Amino acid sequence: MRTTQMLMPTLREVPAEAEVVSHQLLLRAGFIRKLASGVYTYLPLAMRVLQKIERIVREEMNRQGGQELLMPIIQPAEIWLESGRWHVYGPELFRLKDRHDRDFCLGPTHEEVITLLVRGEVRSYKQMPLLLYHITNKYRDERRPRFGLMRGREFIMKDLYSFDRNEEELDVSYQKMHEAYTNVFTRCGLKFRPVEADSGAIGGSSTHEFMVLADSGEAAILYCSHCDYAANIEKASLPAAGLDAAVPPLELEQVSTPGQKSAAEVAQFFGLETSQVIKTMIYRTDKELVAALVRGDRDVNEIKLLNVLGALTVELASETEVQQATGAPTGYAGPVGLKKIRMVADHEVMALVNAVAGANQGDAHYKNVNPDRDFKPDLVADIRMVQAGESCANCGGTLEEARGIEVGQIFKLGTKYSKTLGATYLDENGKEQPIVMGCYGIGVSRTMAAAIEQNHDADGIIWPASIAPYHAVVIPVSAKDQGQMELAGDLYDQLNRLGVETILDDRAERPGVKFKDADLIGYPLRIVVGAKALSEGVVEVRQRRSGQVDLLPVDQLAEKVKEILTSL
Ligand SMILES: O=C(C[C@@H]1CCCCN1)Cn1cnc2cc(Cl)c(F)cc2c1=O
Ligand SMILES: [Mg+2]
Ligand SMILES: [Mg+2]
Repeated sequence: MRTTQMLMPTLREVPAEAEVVSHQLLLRAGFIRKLASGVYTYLPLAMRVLQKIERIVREEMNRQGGQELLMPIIQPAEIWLESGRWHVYGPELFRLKDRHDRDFCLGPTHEEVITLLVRGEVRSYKQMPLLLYHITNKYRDERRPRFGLMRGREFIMKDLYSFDRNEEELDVSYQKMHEAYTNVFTRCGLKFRPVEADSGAIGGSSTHEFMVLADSGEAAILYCSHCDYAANIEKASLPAAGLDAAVPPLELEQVSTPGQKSAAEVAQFFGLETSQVIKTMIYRTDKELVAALVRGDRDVNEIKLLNVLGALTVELASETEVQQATGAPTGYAGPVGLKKIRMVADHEVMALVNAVAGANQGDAHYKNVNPDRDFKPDLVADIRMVQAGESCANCGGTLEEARGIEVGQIFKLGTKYSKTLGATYLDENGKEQPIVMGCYGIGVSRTMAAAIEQNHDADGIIWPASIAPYHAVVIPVSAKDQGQMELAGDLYDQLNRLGVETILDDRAERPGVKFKDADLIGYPLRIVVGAKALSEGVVEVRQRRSGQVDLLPVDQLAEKVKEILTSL
């Protein structure tokens, strides 16, 4: 391809609305253009990258026995009513009506569609395991689409669904996908980690997220420096410390604490560690107001709280709701005498002796609060955030924190959908059994963005060779020099003939402009054909990532370039 013929509109300036690097560079390097909020056109350079990622995904799904199909984007409401999810999802589900006024949605995922397909076609245990997948646009009406392709309202996802006879065989399918995902992200040249994750509304048992490590990642993960333990911070948990039995419980006493609100202020006021304070946070769920108790040096893990309460949504209560529930302003809420709302205490709180807590009265706290004696929570559970620096439950190593971009997630669904939708099979004894399912997603368009987040510098993108739009760009220094242009054209033809995906920058631009564009777009190799190419028969080959420059004889160029590419 020649750049004079290709639609690849690069920009000099950084578009104001782009907050993260991948969004900025995808726009500036001419990969995407916005149609609407969270809705993008992929331009030719992006298509080449997406097709490479999809090819790697297909190869790895097929290697594990996956069979590709293509399910409809538009889905009738009836199947979402049957699965009970039509009313579970709110404005995030794109809904529309057909000309007969019948309800449809644009598919955010395909559990219902695929389960109903299998319900109709699988009747015998002999037909499983079955791994079915497709790669399509998904639609989720995010309240705040942002970060370009990282959180769009229309995005490309590979979703595979596994169908097995029982949990043991689901485990086999799950492991196959775990291996397939490891291969996919390795082959895409990404640094990633599978992490234990929260299964959220989808339910089912265990689930892993595949995180591309990048400081701009929205997810916080904790990983052990010594063993392979890694978890999304939403999920990470550690065994609770035992009760400090040595200390005798003292008399409960109310103390005036004017203006002392935060756990740190209150601890300091009493000359105690923050860990000796009971932090009482009031939350509103889709069902009720609830008090969550954690130690003063911890934070509430709202995902864990949501799961423990079986709620759909959870968020901090307003000032008035706190006043209404506790009789005191925020900062003075506490468990003692709190009768109006349910109370969930973290395990660590129950291990405290002679703690300090709000007195549910302005400017007042209790000291010598002893759980069980002075208050009885409705629930005791793990509802705290684990923190970096704590010791790994697996091996005692130290937990470290990193940011990640979730590019894939695999779930064991069990019989959640097959039971609801009646997808069963006849086992060896002719007995009807529910099919056991798993579902496995990869964000294909998000993976392209994540690759940029992890591979860029001040000059632009640095594509891993395996997913680069082209392997090399040939740049004649002077478009006016007939000899250089001809030689550049020959080298371009020769490289392409030998399987090096090469683009020729034949624009009548100054070399500096071409070099800047080459670095911005991020081709792994830049081959410059200048005066020396004619006078000394050498061309300059520069590697984008390392900046290494080699002067190579023209007649060895293609072989050398192939060698360099295999080393990238
Ligand atoms: O999609 C999944 C689970 C897996 C992920 C991997 C591939 C197969 N599905 C979870 N999820 C996320 N957001 C959603 C948004 C809407 Cl509006 C919805 F109606 C449904 C869902 C929904 O079910
Ligand atoms: Mg998640
Ligand atoms: Mg997820």
